[in-house]
Amino acid sequence: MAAAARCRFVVVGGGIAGVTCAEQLAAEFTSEDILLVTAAPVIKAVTNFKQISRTLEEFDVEEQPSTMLEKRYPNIKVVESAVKRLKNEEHKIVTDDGNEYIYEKLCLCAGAKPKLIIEGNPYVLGIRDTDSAQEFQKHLANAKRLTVVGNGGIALELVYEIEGCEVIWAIKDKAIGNTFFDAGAAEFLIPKLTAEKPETAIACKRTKYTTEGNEKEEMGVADTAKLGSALGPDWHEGLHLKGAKEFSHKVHIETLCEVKKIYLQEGFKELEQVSLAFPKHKQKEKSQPDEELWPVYVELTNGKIYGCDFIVSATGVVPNVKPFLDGNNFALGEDGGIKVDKHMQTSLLNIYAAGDICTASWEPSPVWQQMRLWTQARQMGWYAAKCIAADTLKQPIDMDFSFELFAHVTKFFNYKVVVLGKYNAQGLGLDCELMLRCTKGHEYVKVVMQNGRMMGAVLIGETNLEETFENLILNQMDLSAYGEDLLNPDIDIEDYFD
Ligand SMILES: Cc1cc2nc3c(=O)[nH]c(=O)nc-3n(C[C@H](O)[C@H](O)[C@H](O)COP(=O)(O)OP(=O)(O)OC[C@H]3O[C@@H](n4cnc5c(N)ncnc54)[C@H](O)[C@@H]3O)c2cc1C
Ligand SMILES: NC(=O)C1=CN([C@@H]2O[C@H](COP(=O)(O)OP(=O)(O)OC[C@H]3O[C@@H](n4cnc5c(N)ncnc54)[C@H](OP(=O)(O)O)[C@@H]3O)[C@@H](O)[C@H]2O)C=CC1
Repeated sequence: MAAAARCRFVVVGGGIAGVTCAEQLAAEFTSEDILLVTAAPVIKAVTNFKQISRTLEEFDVEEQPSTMLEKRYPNIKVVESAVKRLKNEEHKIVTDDGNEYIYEKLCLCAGAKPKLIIEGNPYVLGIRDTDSAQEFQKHLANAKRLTVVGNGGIALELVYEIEGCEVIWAIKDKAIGNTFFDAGAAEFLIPKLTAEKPETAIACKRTKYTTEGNEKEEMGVADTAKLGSALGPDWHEGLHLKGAKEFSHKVHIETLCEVKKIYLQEGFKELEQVSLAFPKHKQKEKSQPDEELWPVYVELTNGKIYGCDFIVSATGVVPNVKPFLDGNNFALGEDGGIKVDKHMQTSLLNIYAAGDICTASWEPSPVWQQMRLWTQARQMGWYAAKCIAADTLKQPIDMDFSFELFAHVTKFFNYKVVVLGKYNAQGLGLDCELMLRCTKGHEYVKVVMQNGRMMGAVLIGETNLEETFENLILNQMDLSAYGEDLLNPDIDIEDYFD
């Protein structure tokens, strides 16, 4: 084995968190080499970054060969190999190709992977990176029916985008989109699921795939050993999400249930049970038995069984900590992430973490919470580099402003969606009050108030309220005197508070 190479700053992971961290370190320490060690052949770069308000930001995510990053920052060196072991006592990482690297400061940004309802079943797919998205697309192309399990971001995007395939959507909750919405917002969105999509979709950002030829020939269980970076905004724009049939949307939602059991065709035949046909929504008739034979069957906790071609488990993520744990006593969060303090430091000296892999364990601002999103991956990667620099140069550092207020802008069902602060009254107790304004098919505005102060908001549609509400949440002004005028559409709220 060759002698271990030494590098003062080592970052693990070529996703948004790792690349942002490496770029910032390269800018802070122009005469040092920054080593970026990543399992995937491509890295994620943030482009067209736009600060759209004090805390809301938008950017594109571009998948690029690592040479492009090295060209932009000549002091970044990318090693394409997975870290298989961390030897914390020796300040050393060992990669799959047998090489060892000694660091002074290490930042772990290895992301997360899908938390599947069942591991190792070839009919249960998760979506995380370009490979798994392409595998999903290949399965979909020949599918007449699929089951989507989960009620978060991926499920919301899929059920809206998929055409030409029946979708059975199984959710634990009463209403759709529980990670972002309450029942009112869900009600507002539902008509979009049954409506025909417009011929030309509203222009939106795309994830660009700069590299070619990384398609897998074989379909089957995703190769988690070659975990790529998480997909970026509008990841599905580059995919053809069409099944084997010629119709637009066909989504049936099964609420308040989970998956009890999954059977392959042979196992199901032995069971001598009846599976159900795709329900006909407009007729309130009893579910009919299904004549067709399917490759896989899903039994739900409400007793219903549906056959389908395959299942998408869009049931959240689990931080990718495994390669770093052996022999290292990291403090871990309840969600399995590596705990970091307010300076992004883990419980082990000189090791930092950022992005989906970490669990924020500082006392957060009353209107911020961690969610595994690309905005937070970028902010954490950037801030981790600043903290590493401050520690190295023995300088003080304050918590970055981006952690003052949770702010996320995205798109669901082709509506612009902005969520701010404690948008679902998370952790606020029972003494909070909700105010709503809704115009069907146009906009949905909800604010969460506590003791006369605005604590959070959900804005669906082109409301133009995000900046004003962001300021009201940040400055915690007492708004009791304004009462319901706060959402009165005849009052120009922006002028009010200028
Ligand atoms: C389908 C999908 C859609 C999404 N849409 C949105 C959205 O619209 N908006 C939003 O805000 N967020 C979205 N997210 C979430 C967002 O993409 C992630 O939160 C974010 O990209 C995480 O970045 P990261 O750098 O922490 O991790 P990742 O992007 O997962 O990067 C991890 C990196 O570490 C590397 N790695 C892993 N293990 C090792 C190892 N042992 N050694 C070396 N390298 C390793 C991987 O190859 C990868 O390069 C979406 C996620 C998915 C899956
Ligand atoms: N536009 C955006 O901002 C998007 C963001 N993303 C991000 O990508 C990541 C992955 O997305 P996704 O997989 O949708 O994760 P999410 O965390 O968004 O949602 C997971 C969903 O699955 C549910 N769930 C968890 N376990 C089970 C189970 N065993 N059976 C049934 N349901 C279950 C959760 O319910 P409960 O909450 O009750 O546990 C939740 O509704 C997330 O970090 C997400 O935020 C993804 C797509 C779009």
